[in-house]
Amino acid sequence: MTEAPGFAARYRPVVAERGRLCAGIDPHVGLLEDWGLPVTADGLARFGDICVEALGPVAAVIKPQVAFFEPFGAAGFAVLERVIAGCREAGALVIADAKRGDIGSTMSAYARAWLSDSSPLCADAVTASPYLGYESLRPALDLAGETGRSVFVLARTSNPEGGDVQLARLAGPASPERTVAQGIVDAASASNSDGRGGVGLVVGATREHGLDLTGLRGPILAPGLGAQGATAADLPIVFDGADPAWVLPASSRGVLRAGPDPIALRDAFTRARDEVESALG
Ligand SMILES: O=C(O)c1cc(=O)[nH]c(=O)n1[C@@H]1O[C@H](COP(=O)(O)O)[C@@H](O)[C@H]1O
Repeated sequence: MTEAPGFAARYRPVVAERGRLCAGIDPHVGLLEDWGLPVTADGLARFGDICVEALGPVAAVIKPQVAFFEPFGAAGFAVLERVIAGCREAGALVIADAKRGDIGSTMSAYARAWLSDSSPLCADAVTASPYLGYESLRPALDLAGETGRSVFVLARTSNPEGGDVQLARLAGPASPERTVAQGIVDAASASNSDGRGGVGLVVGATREHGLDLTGLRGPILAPGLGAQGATAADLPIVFDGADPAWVLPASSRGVLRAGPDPIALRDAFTRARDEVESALG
């Protein structure tokens, strides 16, 4: 059996062509209302269709936030399946923002749900929380590696509370000064030593993080642009020292507020993307 191309080989060309901005699809109740849509599964479906039409053909990477589909139950998941498939058919890579994390045996079921071709929810990547231990994510890391997909592991999140855990010092005499976040970065860098880029990180764009990202050789999802206050001009400062080719800023509400007109939505996305591209150089 020939090995599937690694995630890096799939990621690089589409990002080179479409630019470094991940479009978030976060159907907040307030956005459904602002778009004149009912807060029902039908409203959610219309929201999803507009996003797929406007963003699918232009964004390199699209990240539906699973949480906003879940309150609609089975009907919400049916919409999510359609959104994921529609974006992928339009040529975008899809990160399912599910932030999964559990003991390894359960993690393997999450991995099958989001990273296996046989699943109706199959995406190109999934977000994961490493706080049951980085190695608890192993089944997802392995399945992603085998199938040319990726797991984006939380390292230093964009929210103000994240530092309580992420800036704590690791136990053990070998690395008395390393933070928990740097430990995640180092584990991801070791996973990517095969050069396939199958492990990404999540590092918020909202503040300087003090992480050494130089050895990662994989994508860095950087949420926080727009609604959380980060700007394109902050990116070269926050990600000084990281390879800018791997930095993938993300914005959800900041772009989605331009809807529901698909043309206005697409324009808002391309404007934000162009700002990111010129800031990152
Ligand atoms: O994993 C994420 O995408 C994520 C990590 C993080 O540190 N901060 C963060 O905001 N996110 C997600 O990124 C999106 C941000 O949305 P906006 O603030 O509307 O741009 C939400 O779906 C968050 O769940």
